[in-house]
Amino acid sequence: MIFLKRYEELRAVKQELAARDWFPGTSGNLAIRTADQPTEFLVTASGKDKRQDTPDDFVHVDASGQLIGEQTGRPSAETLLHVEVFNRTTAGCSLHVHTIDNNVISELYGDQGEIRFAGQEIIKALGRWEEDAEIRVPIIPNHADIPTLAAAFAAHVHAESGAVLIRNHGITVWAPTAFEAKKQLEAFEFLFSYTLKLQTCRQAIH
Ligand SMILES: CSC[C@@H](O)[C@@H](O)C(=O)COP(=O)(O)O
Ligand SMILES: [Zn+2]
Repeated sequence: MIFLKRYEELRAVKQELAARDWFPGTSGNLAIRTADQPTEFLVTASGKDKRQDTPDDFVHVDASGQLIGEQTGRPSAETLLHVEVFNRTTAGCSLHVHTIDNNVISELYGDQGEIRFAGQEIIKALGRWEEDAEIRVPIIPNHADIPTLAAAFAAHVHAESGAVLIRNHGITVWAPTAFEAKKQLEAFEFLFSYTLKLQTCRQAIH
């Protein structure tokens, strides 16, 4: 059954991201599409320690992020961002994590409104195989009002894969499958970490 397959896929991604320590302070939320027309998806329950594996880790919601049927959990506070991904694209999975690296990058480049990467082998993990491929990640302000944040985020959600940095908050990455979304998230975090280390090393030399 597709629902159970997707449930297990999202659970496995959650465990892998937890092993990377990418859920500090209960931050982060994950979502996976379980049905089309109408859209339904599983999303992490709000406020939980995502490093723990429990029967209440996910809730099942509709295209507007409302609980389907009789469930007791509370959907992630940032469910509306995943709603934008699933309603605007054919993506199957959407992942949001707060890491030190993605927060520092978002602050360093926040005034520019974006960060660009080129000349890195790992860009191929983002599906770009040309030698001169350039990857652009938009950086949006961290609006406290979630509908406002979701609207700013939605302006950058067009393709079946993508990523948006929220300044001093975190990153949301989406892709057709859970495998692809995790791969792309790892590639972005690699690029962020590389950029910060390179800048630190250059400053130490000069
Ligand atoms: C504790 S981090 C702040 C949260 O508001 C949020 O940014 C987050 O990523 C987790 O919220 P959640 O409601 O658990 O999905
Ligand atoms: Zn968050």
